[in-house]
Amino acid sequence: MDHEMPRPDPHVLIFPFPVQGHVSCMLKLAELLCLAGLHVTFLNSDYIHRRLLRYTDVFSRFTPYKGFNFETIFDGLPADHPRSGDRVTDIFDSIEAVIKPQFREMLISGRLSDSRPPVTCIIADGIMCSFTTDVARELGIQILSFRTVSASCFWAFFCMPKLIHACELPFKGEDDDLDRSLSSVTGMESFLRLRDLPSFCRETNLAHRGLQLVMSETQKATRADGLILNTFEDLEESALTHIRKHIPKLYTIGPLHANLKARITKTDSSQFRRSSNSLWEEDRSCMAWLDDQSPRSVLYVSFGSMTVLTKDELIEFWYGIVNSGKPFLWVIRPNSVVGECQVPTTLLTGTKERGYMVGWAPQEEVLAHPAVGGFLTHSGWNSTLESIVVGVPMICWPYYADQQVNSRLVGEVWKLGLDMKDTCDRVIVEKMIKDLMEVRRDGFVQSVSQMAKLARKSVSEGGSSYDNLDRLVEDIKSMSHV
Ligand SMILES: O=c1ccn([C@@H]2O[C@H](COP(=O)(O)OP(=O)(O)O[C@H]3O[C@H](CO)[C@@H](O)[C@H](O)[C@H]3O)[C@@H](O)[C@H]2O)c(=O)[nH]1
Ligand SMILES: C[C@H]1CC[C@@H]2C(C(=O)O)=CO[C@@H](O)[C@@H]21
Repeated sequence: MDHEMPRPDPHVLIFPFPVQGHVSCMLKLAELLCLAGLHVTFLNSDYIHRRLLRYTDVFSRFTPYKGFNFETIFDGLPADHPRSGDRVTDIFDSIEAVIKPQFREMLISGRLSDSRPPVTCIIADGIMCSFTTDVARELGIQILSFRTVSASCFWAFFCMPKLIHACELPFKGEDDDLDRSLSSVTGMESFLRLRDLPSFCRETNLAHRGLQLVMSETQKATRADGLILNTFEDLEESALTHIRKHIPKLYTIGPLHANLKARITKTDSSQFRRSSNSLWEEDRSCMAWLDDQSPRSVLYVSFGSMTVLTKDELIEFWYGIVNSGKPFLWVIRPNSVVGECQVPTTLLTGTKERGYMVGWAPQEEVLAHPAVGGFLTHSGWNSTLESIVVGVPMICWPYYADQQVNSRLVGEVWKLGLDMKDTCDRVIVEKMIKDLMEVRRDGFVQSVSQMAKLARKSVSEGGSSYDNLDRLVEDIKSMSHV
């Protein structure tokens, strides 16, 4: 007689790449899955875990979810390593040498299921797709890849072999023209230039570590059982159509922060929760400063968690911002400027008169404040989505990785702001701020407000991201441990 074994309760293991921009959106996904009643284990590096403990309320926030658990893994880097964009290859190295073997051992030992159901699904960061998929296959666990970048960037990475085959890559160095148009990223032929490709594509050597890694991890997304993206259909319809031809099981569930907010409000409309996933201490004093500013008058400046500025770049930005005459709130992350610099008195005076500087801000709240009228950003994908949802136009100064693609979309495709890419000359900075917040303000506000509406619709009941999240939950529930 055939006895069907009862299916174990669904238990998802979520494993982000250990940096702020990846951890915070994957924590949002974790909470959404908890709200749907799934068991969730969130695997942090010890470094990230310590910082979350120190600077956030994440532990008390997750306490009500009985199926939720944190686990940690040693990241192999010294405690004082900056883990910033200029040192990202160290993170790749430690993942390969230290994290990878621990991850396999953790799953093989079965210790995650000591007091919980066995892991039935892994949701691994798409930039660590290959080894996580190997382990999942070895143990017969289903795996979904969650790539935290835009669909358009994912698609550009996915087309890298085609770009190479067509000799559009590698970059040929100084003699090459960064404005040369590219034709091998299907659907982006009309706007994509060499300078808009992810920063790794500016390497002249195809064997470059970062370039090879992002290219191969992106290709390997096809080996997972599905792909999750933090975007919404109306925003990136074209790229999504192309990706679906290669990866039909695609879940677009973003903007995740808005999706989570909508679900929490639906579950308990009385519940207003201020929450933070920050790895630095949020300086909330800037909120009171914003309260004293006029509507839509303030430029918010932040370059995210990985950008490092030279002192010359800092000074150019500073002049441009002060000379624009606009009030500004500027996040300068601790240790994010290389070298000592003498700040001219005129900048200090201009800042005292109109500016406010903090080491880390409650960014989602800042962007939603009525006084904020523009965002000078590095075009990290979370920041881009956060700005879109609250209808704040952007000036983009991409630093690295996916940011070059995002800024082109903001400037040229969605028309939500200006792409200042590859320069931060003070005269240009000043002009761009005036253009964004004065000269062309109405046009930008109109287009970003329309996009904000579509974003909010996507996470409302019956919207694409809302429905796709439900589909994701149902698919996870149907996965069984072989
Ligand atoms: O003062 C601040 C500054 C930032 N943030 C938050 O930090 C996150 C930053 O994320 P993101 O804008 O995506 O930038 P990065 O920190 O640079 O994120 C990395 O991860 C992203 C997701 O993959 C990529 O798009 C980026 O290129 C990559 O550098 C956002 O949620 C912000 O709200 C704050 O809360 N306070
Ligand atoms: C460490 C950076 C290299 C690539 C990663 C990434 C991605 O393509 O998934 C985006 O932003 C960065 O944080 C990651």
